[in-house]
Amino acid sequence: MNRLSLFAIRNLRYKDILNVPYIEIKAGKVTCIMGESGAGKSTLLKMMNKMLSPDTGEIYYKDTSLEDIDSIQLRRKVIMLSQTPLIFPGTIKENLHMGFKLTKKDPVEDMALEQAIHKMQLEKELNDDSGNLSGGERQRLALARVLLMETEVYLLDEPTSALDEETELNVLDNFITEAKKKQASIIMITHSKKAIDHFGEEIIDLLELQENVKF
Ligand SMILES: Nc1ncnc2c1ncn2[C@@H]1O[C@H](COP(=O)(O)OP(=O)(O)OP(=O)(O)O)[C@@H](O)[C@H]1O
Repeated sequence: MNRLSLFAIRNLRYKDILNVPYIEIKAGKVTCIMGESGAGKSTLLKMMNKMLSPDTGEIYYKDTSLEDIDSIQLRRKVIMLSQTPLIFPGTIKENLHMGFKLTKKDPVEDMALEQAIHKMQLEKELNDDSGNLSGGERQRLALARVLLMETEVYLLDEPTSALDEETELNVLDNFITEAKKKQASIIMITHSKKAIDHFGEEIIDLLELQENVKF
């Protein structure tokens, strides 16, 4: 495996959902995973931070099999933002602090929190209640929460699906710029052709990849 390899997946099978002969994902890149609804994209992403385990086959993170990496340790380095991110009852600030609480880190100062929500184009105050946010605002709050975390990889499952196209592209642009400053890699599921065209440095079409394999 070469030095730039982040994830390597070999002969992975899971139920009748995934049969993936080989995938290599490079470090430091924005990798977009595409494929029609039900192709198994979310299932694959969940395997990359051990929310799910394959029936057979192997997944390596930087040369080490996931079987040999503790789940909690892995999830500090490989953060997942799910398709329907959890927003906790309370203020925007409390929600942003939740990321630090869960990883047992000290929270950053308010100015950094404000910058994060501003970069994600969430025009709210830190003390605003998060209970009334729209679907798109919830996505942006969740993106700001993970953006504040120190990590090596962001796994993003349709992170901007509820946003209009212009906002989607601006938010992703800002997110990717910040992630690159931290030298973090991004693996993102998206149905947006525009997002893939603009930001995809590597593209995995899950349906095409599994076209000629038997389940
Ligand atoms: N734990 C599970 N057990 C059985 N079937 C499952 C499980 N999780 C997902 N599935 C099924 O596996 C298929 C792939 O689901 P998955 O969520 O990975 O697809 P996806 O490509 O992310 O789809 P979408 O673009 O609609 O989000 C679907 O048919 C789904 O119903």
